[in-house]
Amino acid sequence: MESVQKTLATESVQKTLCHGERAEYTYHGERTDDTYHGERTEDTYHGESTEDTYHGESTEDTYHGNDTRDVPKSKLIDDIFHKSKEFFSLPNEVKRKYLLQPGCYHGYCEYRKEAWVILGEEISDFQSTLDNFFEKCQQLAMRVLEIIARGFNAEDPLIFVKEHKYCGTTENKTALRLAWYPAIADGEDIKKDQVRCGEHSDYGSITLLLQDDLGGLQAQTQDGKFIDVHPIKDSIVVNVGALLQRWTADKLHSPVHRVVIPEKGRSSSRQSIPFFVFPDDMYEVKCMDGSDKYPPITADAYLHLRHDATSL
Ligand SMILES: O=C(O)CCC(=O)C(=O)O
Ligand SMILES: [Fe+2]
Repeated sequence: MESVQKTLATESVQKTLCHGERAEYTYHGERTDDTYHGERTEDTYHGESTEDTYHGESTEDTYHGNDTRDVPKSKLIDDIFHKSKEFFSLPNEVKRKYLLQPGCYHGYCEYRKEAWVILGEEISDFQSTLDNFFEKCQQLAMRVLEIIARGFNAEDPLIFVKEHKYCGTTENKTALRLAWYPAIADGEDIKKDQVRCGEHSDYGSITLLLQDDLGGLQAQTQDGKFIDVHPIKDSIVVNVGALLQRWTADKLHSPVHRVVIPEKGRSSSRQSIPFFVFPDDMYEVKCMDGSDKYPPITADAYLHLRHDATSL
């Protein structure tokens, strides 16, 4: 397996749609084992993720995030938010050292500027915190995927998990993004209903989304209305991605979502940390019910298709 330099990366975004900065990180560490053993460690999220979990239906007025108020918050989660904030608070010329190469979608991104990044060496233990966090997110994601399969009474509860075995290597597109939505300066001219991250659905199997307490995330219901996905303290939103929707032949729905100006106003910056989970690049996603509702497509081909569609 090719092992490559760990990278911190970003995407370029249009200010009219998304006024923000992003740093995207893919962990290409050494994989020690091919199978996920379902082990949980201290830093992992301990929420129950069965009945209360969001089931991809968005017909009601509330979004069924997992409320884990009784769960002690992980120090690692505090660290990652803190270090992300430190990184985005660096002077622009320092952050620009980490801009990304053309043709690659990982790196630090500033509005309409692109270049490449190695890592934010100005932030102490940034790399190791990112590595650690990536691994914990990966473990949690595999647990969630197993629970989803069990929810389907799938003959093999690892039906989804086992197609993510290259997660964290160059053969799988799973990525961690640190997102920073800068505060809007007093007097800055912002359109009414300004969207900060445009309407989209995520591409992969699932996304684990950590957000701060500012709000602003909205999901679209089946009747087309956008509803707030209120931040719930110490909780993680699990979002169904488009590939899992295909895989489950629409039994799970991948909701369109967006980020608007936070409920708590425009004068604070907002932070979120999505962990985008993908099946292995070469895995051909087919409808698990044996139907031909969607033609088979590899995860890699699907990602390219979606990227091409959005860059037209
Ligand atoms: O910032 C957020 O809360 C969500 C961002 C998002 O949906 C994405 O990056 O795909
Ligand atoms: Fe998203």
